[in-house]
Amino acid sequence: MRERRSSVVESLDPLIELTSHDPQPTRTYSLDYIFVKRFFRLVRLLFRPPGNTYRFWSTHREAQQKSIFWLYCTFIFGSCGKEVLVYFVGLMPSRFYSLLTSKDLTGFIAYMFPCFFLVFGIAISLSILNFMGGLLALKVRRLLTEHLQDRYVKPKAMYTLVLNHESVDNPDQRITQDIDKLSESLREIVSTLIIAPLLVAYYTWKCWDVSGFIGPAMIYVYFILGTIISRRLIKPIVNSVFYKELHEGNFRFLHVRLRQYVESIAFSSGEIEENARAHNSLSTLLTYQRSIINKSFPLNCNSFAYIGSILSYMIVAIPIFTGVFDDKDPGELSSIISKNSFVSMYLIYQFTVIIEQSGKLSDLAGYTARVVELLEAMDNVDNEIENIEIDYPYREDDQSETIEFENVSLLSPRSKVVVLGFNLKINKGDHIVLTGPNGCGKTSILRALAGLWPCTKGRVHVPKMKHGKDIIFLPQVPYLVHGSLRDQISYPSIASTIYISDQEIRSLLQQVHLSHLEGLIESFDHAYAQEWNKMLSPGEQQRLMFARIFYWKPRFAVLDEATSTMDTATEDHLYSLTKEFGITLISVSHHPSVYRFHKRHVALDGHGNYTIGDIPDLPA
Ligand SMILES: Nc1ncnc2c1ncn2[C@@H]1O[C@H](COP(=O)(O)OP(=O)(O)OP(=O)(O)O)[C@@H](O)[C@H]1O
Repeated sequence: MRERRSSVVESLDPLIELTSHDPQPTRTYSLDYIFVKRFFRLVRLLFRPPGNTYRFWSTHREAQQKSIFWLYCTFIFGSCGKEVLVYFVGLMPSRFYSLLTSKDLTGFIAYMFPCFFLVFGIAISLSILNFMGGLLALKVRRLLTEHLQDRYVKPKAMYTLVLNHESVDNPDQRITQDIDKLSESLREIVSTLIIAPLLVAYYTWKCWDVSGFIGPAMIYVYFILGTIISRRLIKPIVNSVFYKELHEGNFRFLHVRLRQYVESIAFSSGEIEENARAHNSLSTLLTYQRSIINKSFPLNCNSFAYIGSILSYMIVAIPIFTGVFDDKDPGELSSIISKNSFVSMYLIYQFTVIIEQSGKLSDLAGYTARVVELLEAMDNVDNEIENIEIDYPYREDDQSETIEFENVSLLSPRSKVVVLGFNLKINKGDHIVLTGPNGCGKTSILRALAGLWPCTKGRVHVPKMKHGKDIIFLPQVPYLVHGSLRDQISYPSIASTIYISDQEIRSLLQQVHLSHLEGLIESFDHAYAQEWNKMLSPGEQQRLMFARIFYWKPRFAVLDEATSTMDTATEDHLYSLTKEFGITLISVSHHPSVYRFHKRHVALDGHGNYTIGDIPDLPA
């Protein structure tokens, strides 16, 4: 047996551990050690994502696609180049003072050319850097989104995360929105925070040269004060950014649901109630947004930049008043003042820029918390799934033709007993119907059959599930993909990977009594999104799902009230046809009229008990 990866599932009842529901999060987020740890996790993902076998500095094309290393280096290199140009532009006034005070016309004209060159150079380098920053943000978004999406949309993980990890709100929002915002704040902050220390070191040295120790010392005290103040100001903003994004997700989800259930709401005239709910949700969201604006106010009204300009003249004043430049004439002196004040001003400017990043840093910290929290939840889910597979194996057997529940006990995620010591063997042709009152656990048994819910005791054996060929599940609410009619039939395979002829589609439509559908759509390959739900009534949608079964002809068809909205004639027709194709039925139904299509009847009582009986053959 493999070694356990954690002690999470140590208890006798792993299901309770697995699905414990956190209350509404009351955590606080800040610019602390956890932020640093989470941020470096993202950095590692960006420079060396899992699956990249190359060194992160490798120049191999595939390695370059999977890492931001080279793009990042080019960006930083470009930023350094721009700073060199800035330095020479900064010295221009000093040289002009000197040329003008000495009335050197030839020198003045000759100096104009490099000046124009420098200014154009800066303009071009700024637009190149802007462009590169855009590419960097794009790549950060692509790498992070692909990584999270691959970990989220995968068997069992998505189901467990969405249904059992309520503490992680809106995973969709985190993947589609928060990563994008994170990439943008990273782009804004990255060059500043990487280059600023280098510039600080260089201009400290230059400033020391001008004013001695006292100049840089004054600037450093100024910076330390600024950092302490801004850190205190940012701390509460990180939290607000996190919760604003949480409520952003809730608000968007509420609107998605309004669209999804538009007809039910309209039938029950629930618009006023729904509008009140939407207002509440918006108001909570805006409260957090307002709180960010409020808390950012002192950050924005800092006077560091202005104090900095006074400080630069104070530093230049030191050598002047101490007589260091007493031997210089006024022309030379104004040139020296200009040059030296640029050096100290630029050092102060760099510090100011670092302090000004505080606002952006609080955004970055908020988005980092949202994205990495999802990653951490996915780690937990993977860990739980792995531990459950060790303790309660769910067997998919390539050779097996049989489904078997062996002494299975099931608890719901809220620890309600669903079934105890359940034994059932389903051979080919053993058509089974599960019955019982609402909430007694019929669908839960199918969940265990699909491996979605682990059993707390016993084992489930199923034939290998290959692309819908062995078992197909049809839930009560049909799942229609955003795609063409061909896609609907071929699901879960992508239509382009298999061949279904037009003739075959027509014949399937005829079998499920949907031939008229061909007249409603442009072609079998024309993609529709939400329109499927409008074009087909619920009963027609259920019929279309049977076309999927008749195309794949699996060994077992698991029908969970999959005919609940059909007329009886169509229901009879589809059940008969399914049996004619040699498909074994495992049904859940409240319609006694369909019992006759089955051989055995499993009745659950809702208290964990069950009985199995034969269904006499009745004339069709
Ligand atoms: N995701 C979940 N979290 C917590 N409890 C759940 C979850 N899904 C189902 N349950 C609970 O498990 C129990 C069995 O539910 P199940 O869906 O299997 O009932 P059912 O017999 O199929 O009901 P119906 O006839 O109404 O479809 C119910 O009490 C339900 O509340």
